[in-house]
Amino acid sequence: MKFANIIVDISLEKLDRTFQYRVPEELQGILKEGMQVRIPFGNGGRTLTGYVLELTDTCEWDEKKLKPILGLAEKGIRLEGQLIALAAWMRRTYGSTMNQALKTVLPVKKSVQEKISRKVRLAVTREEAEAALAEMERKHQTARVRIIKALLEQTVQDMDYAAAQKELGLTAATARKLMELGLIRIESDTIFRNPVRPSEVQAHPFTLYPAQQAIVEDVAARAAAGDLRPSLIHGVTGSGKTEVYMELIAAVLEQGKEAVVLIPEIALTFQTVLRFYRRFGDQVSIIHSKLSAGERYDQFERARRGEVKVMIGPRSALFTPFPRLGVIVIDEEHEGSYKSENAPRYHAREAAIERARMCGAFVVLGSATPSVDSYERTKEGLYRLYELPLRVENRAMPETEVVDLREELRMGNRSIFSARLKELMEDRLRKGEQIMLFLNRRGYAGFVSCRACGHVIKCPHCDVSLSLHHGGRMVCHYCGYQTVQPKKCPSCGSAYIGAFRAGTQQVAEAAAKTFPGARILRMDFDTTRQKGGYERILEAFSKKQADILVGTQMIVKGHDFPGVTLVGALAADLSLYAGDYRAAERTFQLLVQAAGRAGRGTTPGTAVIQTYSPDHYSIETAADQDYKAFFEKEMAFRRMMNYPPAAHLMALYLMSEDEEALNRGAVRLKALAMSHTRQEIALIGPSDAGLSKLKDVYRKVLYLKCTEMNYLTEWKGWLEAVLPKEKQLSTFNIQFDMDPVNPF
Ligand SMILES: Nc1ncnc2c1ncn2[C@@H]1O[C@H](COP(=O)(O)OP(=O)(O)OP(=O)(O)O)[C@@H](O)[C@H]1O
Ligand SMILES: [Zn+2]
Ligand SMILES: [Zn+2]
Repeated sequence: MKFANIIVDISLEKLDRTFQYRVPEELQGILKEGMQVRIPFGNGGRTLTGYVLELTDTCEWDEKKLKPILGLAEKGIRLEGQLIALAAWMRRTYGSTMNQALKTVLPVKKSVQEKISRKVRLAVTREEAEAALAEMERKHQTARVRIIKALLEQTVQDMDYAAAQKELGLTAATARKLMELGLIRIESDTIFRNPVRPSEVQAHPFTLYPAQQAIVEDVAARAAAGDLRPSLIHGVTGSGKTEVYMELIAAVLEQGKEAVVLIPEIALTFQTVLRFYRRFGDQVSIIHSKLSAGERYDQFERARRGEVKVMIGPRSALFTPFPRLGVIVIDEEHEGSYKSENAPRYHAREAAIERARMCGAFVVLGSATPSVDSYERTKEGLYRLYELPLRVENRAMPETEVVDLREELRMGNRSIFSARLKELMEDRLRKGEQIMLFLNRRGYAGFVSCRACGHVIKCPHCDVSLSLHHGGRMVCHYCGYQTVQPKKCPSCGSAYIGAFRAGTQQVAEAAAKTFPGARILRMDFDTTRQKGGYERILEAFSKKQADILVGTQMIVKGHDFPGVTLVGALAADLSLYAGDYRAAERTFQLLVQAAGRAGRGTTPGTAVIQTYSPDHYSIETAADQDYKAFFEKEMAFRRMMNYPPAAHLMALYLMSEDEEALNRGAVRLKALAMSHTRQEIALIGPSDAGLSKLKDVYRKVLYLKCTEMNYLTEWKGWLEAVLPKEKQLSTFNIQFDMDPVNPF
């Protein structure tokens, strides 16, 4: 590559401002993205350092006027450069501006002084602190003495950092020294407080079972031998995956390296975090979405300075600037929340693999219901598969029953609860055991189905359900096919055909009516909007302050309620017919995870799945808890329809407040796209998005399908280059989504 685009100061807001330089002969083939270089800058003969963002053969200026890079500032790629190279990869793979990509990987430095109250706390027992105090007094370390004394005098065992600075003259150096000595901790109140005393940290709480031990040994041996292919642990719920992760992390820490653990935000509960604290003590730190930008920055700085070694958090924890990252663990790797919903719409799993590749770390994925994408990669030999098919202590898997709602209708039961579910609920209420009822989140728009025979109206071209829009229009969200809602079922002629809609509020009301006296909690978007609302509900339920918990799928993920012995999936069809190609996969995952909530304690549990489609493979295989059978059927569908992972699907999301302009633009974009599309690429759409209007912005989608990812990225690069010149298209927002996971 002859030219390099270089960014000069990454702390500036204007991250998109790059400068082009010539790559001199001696750096040809050596220079890589992310490297720090010395460059002449301006006309005053100044020399600055900058990072290489991109290498290219296209000269954007007058080639004769381009100055050459003077040389490398650093040998190899340092941490910052690594993250910058990752940003460049994300931009290339997923599409975004460089600014967006850099802001994703580099936490924005605190520009405004935020008011964060930080607390200084003793990290040892009073006795230990008193002993240390005596030693310091002997050595006349007056600054340290002042602080420890003050902490010992405090009744609440913590004090405000700012106050300590002002009143006790606490300096950063003293604070650091005291932390190094393990005497104090400095924490912001919004992060989880380490609830475990250092003396309670248990390095080896269990002996691993042979099946767990075998995985740990094989993964470690492969990593040592330089086989850095990601490992996928397919282990049923409660099979001991978390213990395997912790053992692998312990080994990495022993080598002086660090670990990142990604878990879905929703599972980032006190319970989970506590287990990591118990094992690794103060080396653990946490990132979650309620942290302010400044607090997040602080957490990252602690990691950079080596104050913490294990970072736990949702997808953004992936960008923790650990200097010697050794392992990235992704728990519940199938979760949709690992896909970003902002540009660049990266998938944390893929980005993790890329980051690991850059720094020689290994990646461990785990799930009871692996994504079809990851499982397919194990078949292709790209990932290594490990299995934990049994629960620890041979605890029983829950029993699963499927109820055919068409039968219920035939028997004249039009309530939300089937006769069987009602009977089991009565039984549990009588015994004082707990019940969870959940509704799979519905697709954005309702689908149309027959309550008599279960027939669902689908797109003849895309094999996904059509969504009902206003005016009785049924729309395919891939190809734009439209038809009118039928009055009679095309399959059986019944008039019981219509939109399928239900909400958690109705369920809670029906439960209250059917079971007077039962204590009912509801957890969904409405009841958790308030800060802490989510935790409050979960805590009340785990303290058995309610008999029935009603909610969307947020209640079935990652929580452990030993009192629950019955789980009811009220309408499996809601996710099954969400109108996108991953609907069956999401349904299978939800149902298996939900069943996994039943019977976590000593009493075995039962899960009841209510559906109009008892013969659908995703329901049948979920009821059998048979992942492999599900995978085979699902892959056959993906192959037949050329959906990922059998091919790649790139979505272009078009957004505008002007509906007319958007419609015209979409047509123009398709024409433009066709002019540059090689025959291997299929163009689909444009169509209305699943959510065709959001906050007064109209949304449309165009899809490109191709087996070669390279062709799509190349096409994306071409479009990004021509877009600014297209007057009609430059006025509205276009975003790319490679292999979309969540409906748009
Ligand atoms: N080797 C072991 N010896 C004793 N207990 C164990 C062992 N491994 C795991 N456990 C315990 O079994 C329970 C389930 O283990 P763990 O949480 O690691 O499973 P998991 O597969 O991560 O579960 P889930 O998928 O539901 O999150 C935990 O309470 C854990 O402490
Ligand atoms: Zn019918
Ligand atoms: Zn279609």
